[in-house]
Amino acid sequence: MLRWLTAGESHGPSLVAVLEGLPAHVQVTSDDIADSLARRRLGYGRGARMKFEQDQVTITGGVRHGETQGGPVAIIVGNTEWPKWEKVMSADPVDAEELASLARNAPLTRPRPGHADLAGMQKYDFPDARPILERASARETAARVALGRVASNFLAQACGATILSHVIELGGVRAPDGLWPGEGDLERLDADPVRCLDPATSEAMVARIDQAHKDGDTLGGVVEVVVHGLPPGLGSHVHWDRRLDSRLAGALMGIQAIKGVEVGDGFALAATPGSLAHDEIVPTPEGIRRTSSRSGGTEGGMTTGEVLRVRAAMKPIATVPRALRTVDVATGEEAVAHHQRSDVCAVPAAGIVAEAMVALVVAEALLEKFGGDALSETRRNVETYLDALTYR
Ligand SMILES: Cc1cc2nc3c(=O)[nH]c(=O)nc-3n(C[C@H](O)[C@H](O)[C@H](O)COP(=O)(O)O)c2cc1C
Ligand SMILES: C=C(O[C@@H]1CC(C(=O)O)=C[C@@H](OP(=O)(O)O)[C@H]1O)C(=O)O
Repeated sequence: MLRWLTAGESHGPSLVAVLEGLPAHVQVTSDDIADSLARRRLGYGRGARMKFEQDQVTITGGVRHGETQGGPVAIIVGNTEWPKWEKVMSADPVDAEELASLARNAPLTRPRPGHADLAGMQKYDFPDARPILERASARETAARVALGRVASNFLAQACGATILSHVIELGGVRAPDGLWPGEGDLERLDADPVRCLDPATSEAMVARIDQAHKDGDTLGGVVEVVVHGLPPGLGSHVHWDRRLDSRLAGALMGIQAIKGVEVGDGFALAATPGSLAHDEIVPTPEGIRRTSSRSGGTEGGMTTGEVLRVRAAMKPIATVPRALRTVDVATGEEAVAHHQRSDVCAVPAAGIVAEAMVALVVAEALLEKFGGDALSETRRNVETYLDALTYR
């Protein structure tokens, strides 16, 4: 069983992430994790914080000399914002007078529509949105990306799988259908300001972000995660909670601001006749293959061995500069929502977070099927299974 957990607030000292259940001998370094965190910072349209904050990675458990040891992997990602928030976010009590003198600590009583502020204040009984937004913030996704990198190293080393995301829609600008990245497209995508494969669409997306910025508005979009090199048979048809597609959907919906998930061609398949909606099975000199990839590489909740493709739709950022109407909960009067700074659009970053969630879910499914306390054991089990596969 693979388990993972994150803790920490947006302006706290650090985020903490733990991954338990990986075999020993998976190669991973702080530089690998820092590299993935740097990819999460890319993307046109993000706010001021992305420019000045550094992600400081420390592996504090489970890895020795660049290899997992079989115990929980623990990672700390420092928040460089912390010194400014040391008092406001202190774990230990702070003198009340000193706190009251800090402008940063003024209660946030004008909850933002679309963020977790109001529902969280009601549920957890706080008169201030600060304790809610600190944990709801997508700053937490840095911790998931750190864990996702460990999981994707495991996948690459256990079965040669590679994971890549790209942006297929942003602010209503859509890339041409049927384009998805190959294993060699990582650098090209990371170099694109919005991680879009089609240069003309990328330009139009950037222009759309510039327009939204001028208008004091924010944007959402759709990302697609593609996994190459998975064996058939991860997940299972036998029970709803063992279906890989269901588990991927839950993990992707667990990312802040994700409001829809598609597997393969998803919603478009609902409008397509059956004769054109499925991936026909044909014999080839290389074995049994599909003529298309509409299903997204799963059938019956199991991987088919073809490219796995899942999509996540992100709503526009809730902290809209041209602030939305709300109620000041301190007075009960009409007001406009609080706004200091925010991203105009974080869709490319959401793609990197989606890669991490997919890596964790697929790594969990791979371990369920193949087990292994040492990486070599997992690898051996994968190879034996593939060699013995009846219908190849
Ligand atoms: C990478 C990323 C960056 C985000 N940046 C912001 C932001 O700057 N401002 C904001 O209001 N929401 C931002 N969000 C979205 C909020 O975190 C999210 O809307 C909020 O936690 C409420 O959750 P919900 O939208 O799932 O209901 C971001 C989300 C992601 C994935
Ligand atoms: C810090 C990150 O994203 C943050 C996510 C976020 C939100 O409300 O989700 C709001 C913004 O934070 P702040 O209000 O401090 O500017 C983003 O910068 C990050 O991704 O590392």
